[in-house]
Amino acid sequence: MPWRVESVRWVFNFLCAFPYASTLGTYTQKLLMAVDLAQAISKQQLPEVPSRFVQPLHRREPCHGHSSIPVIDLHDLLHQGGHSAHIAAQAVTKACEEWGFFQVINHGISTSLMEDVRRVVKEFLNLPMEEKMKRPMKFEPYHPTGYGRTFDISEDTILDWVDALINYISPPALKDPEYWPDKPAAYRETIEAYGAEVIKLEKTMLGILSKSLGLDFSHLEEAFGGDEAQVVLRVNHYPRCQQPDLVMGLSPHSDGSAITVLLHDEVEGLQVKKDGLWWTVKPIPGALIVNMGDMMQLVSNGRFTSMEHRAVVRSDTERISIVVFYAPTVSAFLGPIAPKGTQQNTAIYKPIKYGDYLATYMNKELQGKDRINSLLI
Ligand SMILES: O=C(O)CCC(=O)C(=O)O
Ligand SMILES: [Fe+2]
Repeated sequence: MPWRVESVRWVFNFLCAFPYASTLGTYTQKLLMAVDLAQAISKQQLPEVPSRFVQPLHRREPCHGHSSIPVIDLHDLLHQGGHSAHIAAQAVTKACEEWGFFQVINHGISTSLMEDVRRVVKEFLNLPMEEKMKRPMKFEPYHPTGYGRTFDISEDTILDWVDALINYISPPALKDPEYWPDKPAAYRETIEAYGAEVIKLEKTMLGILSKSLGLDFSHLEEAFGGDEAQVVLRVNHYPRCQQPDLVMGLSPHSDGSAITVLLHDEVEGLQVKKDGLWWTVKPIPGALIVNMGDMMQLVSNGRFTSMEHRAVVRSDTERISIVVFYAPTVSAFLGPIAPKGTQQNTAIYKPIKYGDYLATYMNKELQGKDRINSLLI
């Protein structure tokens, strides 16, 4: 362990043992977390990454090359209607069945808004650590929020080489504005404007997929809680790493959400697992990456797939992904849904309350598709 981390730990332990030092102790705890973050470690340029980040060999599966996840042009679907919109909707459905991952172009979100989002996020990440740590990650059972680390479950957890900023966009009751950065000044306004656009896109996707399942356009949106659905922004910051092959940016997982939209910075690093092999997604400039979460696999009884994915890191550059998860409200009780006028008698998943699913999801290390698989009958 580097001496700086060790000495801050020592000061922290000392202060916590001192009965009247709680204010200072809290500050020191933040400092302790700050020196442990990937960005702080990256800046130290240590000859070797700390052992808590080193993945065992069996978790370093190689990558086989570039993937060809579908690229779907949404122009006609959003602006045209009629037959050409139908063709695009069919392409979305097919992509969700075969991959659960695709890129969309002409998605209706302006390039300038996307650039603004990347800019405010980068400006936040470039602030001094003390500034960012004014909103240290708050660990609520379902709702981690703020800046720091997630999935740091126990002393033995192998940590991912990523720092996260999490902000709830919706519903208002979960927004926790004090955990939204106030620097840069444009952060809140920009993320709110972007969040509203992404929600529109995610609802459109849900509508298309509802229809494909033989349901009304608004069925899934309502099943997930309507206006109470949880929409969460997660910024993933993968700083440069001097030994990228030893670590993982984000361990293999499928998202616990219903649907996820990822804004990339054109740097490669996202990989998807198809037929047991890992493939790198080539980010298309201007495109957004859409993927199905476990809840879509559940309600569609396995027809749509929440594909396993991971993020790797690099030595030549940092990488930033800005993700918006659309997830059910915690009280939603979800299971395979039968098409209108029929009966589902071959459900392969058990139903579950989303809050219970989320609590398990957030309190276990990321491990492939173990969570959704645990619901298999
Ligand atoms: O950074 C990426 O490319 C992947 C992010 C991701 O999978 C997530 O935040 O769930
Ligand atoms: Fe993910």
